[in-house]
Amino acid sequence: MAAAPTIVWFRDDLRLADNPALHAAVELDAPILCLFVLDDSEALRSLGGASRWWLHNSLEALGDDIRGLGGTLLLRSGSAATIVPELAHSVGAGAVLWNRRYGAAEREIDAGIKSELKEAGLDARSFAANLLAEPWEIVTGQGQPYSVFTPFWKASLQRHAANPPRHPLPAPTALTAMAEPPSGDELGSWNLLPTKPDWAAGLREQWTPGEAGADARLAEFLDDGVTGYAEDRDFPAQPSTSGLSPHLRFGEISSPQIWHAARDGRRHLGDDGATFLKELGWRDFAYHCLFAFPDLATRNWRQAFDRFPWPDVDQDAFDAWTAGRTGIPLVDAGMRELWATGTMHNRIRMVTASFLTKNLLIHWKLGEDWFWDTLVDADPASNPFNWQWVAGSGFDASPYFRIFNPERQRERFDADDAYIKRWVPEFGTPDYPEPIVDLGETRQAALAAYEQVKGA
Ligand SMILES: Cc1cc2nc3c(=O)[nH]c(=O)nc-3n(C[C@H](O)[C@H](O)[C@H](O)COP(=O)(O)OP(=O)(O)OC[C@H]3O[C@@H](n4cnc5c(N)ncnc54)[C@H](O)[C@@H]3O)c2cc1C
Repeated sequence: MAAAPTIVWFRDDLRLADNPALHAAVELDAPILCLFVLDDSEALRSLGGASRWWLHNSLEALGDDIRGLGGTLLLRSGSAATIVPELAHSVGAGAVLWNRRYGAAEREIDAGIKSELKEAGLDARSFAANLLAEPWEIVTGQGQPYSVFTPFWKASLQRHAANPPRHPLPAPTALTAMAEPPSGDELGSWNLLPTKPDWAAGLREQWTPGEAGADARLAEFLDDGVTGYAEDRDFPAQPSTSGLSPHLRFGEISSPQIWHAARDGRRHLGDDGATFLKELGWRDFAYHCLFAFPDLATRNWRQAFDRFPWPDVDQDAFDAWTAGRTGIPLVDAGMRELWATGTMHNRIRMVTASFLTKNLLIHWKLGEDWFWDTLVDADPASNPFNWQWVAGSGFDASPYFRIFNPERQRERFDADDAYIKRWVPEFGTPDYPEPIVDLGETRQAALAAYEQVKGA
């Protein structure tokens, strides 16, 4: 009799190398059924448009890679809480393995499935896969989560010195598929790609979703791009950052893989390497915060911010912001870059988020939702974490009174307007709009509104 198959349930880990669940499945030496569920459970946040585009392409790449090794990727849509146990039962699986995720709703679904499978006598296991350290592994002396990045990162580095992030696992060289795998959905039937209109041309030009694309980007960055990173990473006109964020978001590459590749003995990256790895630390910190405060995307972390007197939303101002027609050139360039490519430079994300929340006095949640829909790296931890950081309501937030002045930022980081001219071709002509607000007056209004939060 053939051994009972092992189901490997892929989620935010769309890769074959350094995939602990897949690696453990191969070690069980039974036929493997790879599974991805497009989970429509109401408890989960629906993916935004740019993420759906990415997911389609990433699943296509993963499916090809799995087939190349002799395996099958089964696609199903519906509620994972129902599909996974039913599938395990119908194929007579002996084991179901997956890599962890950290949102509260996701954890609840996974815990429910795990106990159901275990009760039925199956081997159900989850693995650490995507972060440098699990969110609960870095804690203060009192055993509490950190709320400030610097001590979090100091403690993380101490831990990594004694107990380095997991060494990456090799990709399997072959996969034994089930003789008669069950049938699943066609990827195209999920309609993840935009059609009318097809707004994804700029995304296709800029990105190669999938593990091979992620590996190529990392190699190129470490060979070439990382030199000067510590200095250059703030200048949006230069291609000086890694561009790895969407690959990390979908788990096409893991933070431990990047950590070890960057620290490989043959490379001497110095300050540039340390600064780059610290950015991965921010990602870990965002997950640490999400784990400690599961409502990160919906509630102010600092409760005093619940008293902030947000005025009624000025819809025209919000529309001008999303369309990149505010008359503030650095903001407009960023918002247009986002629309065209599904990404925006980190410094400009801070500038556009500050402008929305402080100059337009529009709630961070609306901006977070827009980014969620339009970013290819829209991340359940990093996106709300950073929005709350800029708005002043979040973990280790920048002090409220430090309001980014987009004109000052332009002088410092885009002095020759190269970035602005790239994205706003009519800048400097009569076609370019006048500013929709006065930066000085709105700054004062924001500081006045903040008086109601201060000291609470
Ligand atoms: C308002 C706002 C919203 C953001 N939303 C997201 C998001 O949805 N998804 C996302 O991945 N990042 C988000 N960021 C963080 C940051 O802007 C992006 O990670 C970065 O621009 C991605 O480009 P890169 O891969 O070239 O970064 P690099 O400079 O090459 O950094 C390497 C990696 O470190 C991580 N990283 C860097 N900065 C941060 C940060 N501040 N917080 C968390 N992780 C970080 C990313 O995974 C990134 O790929 C947001 C920042 C702001 C201010």
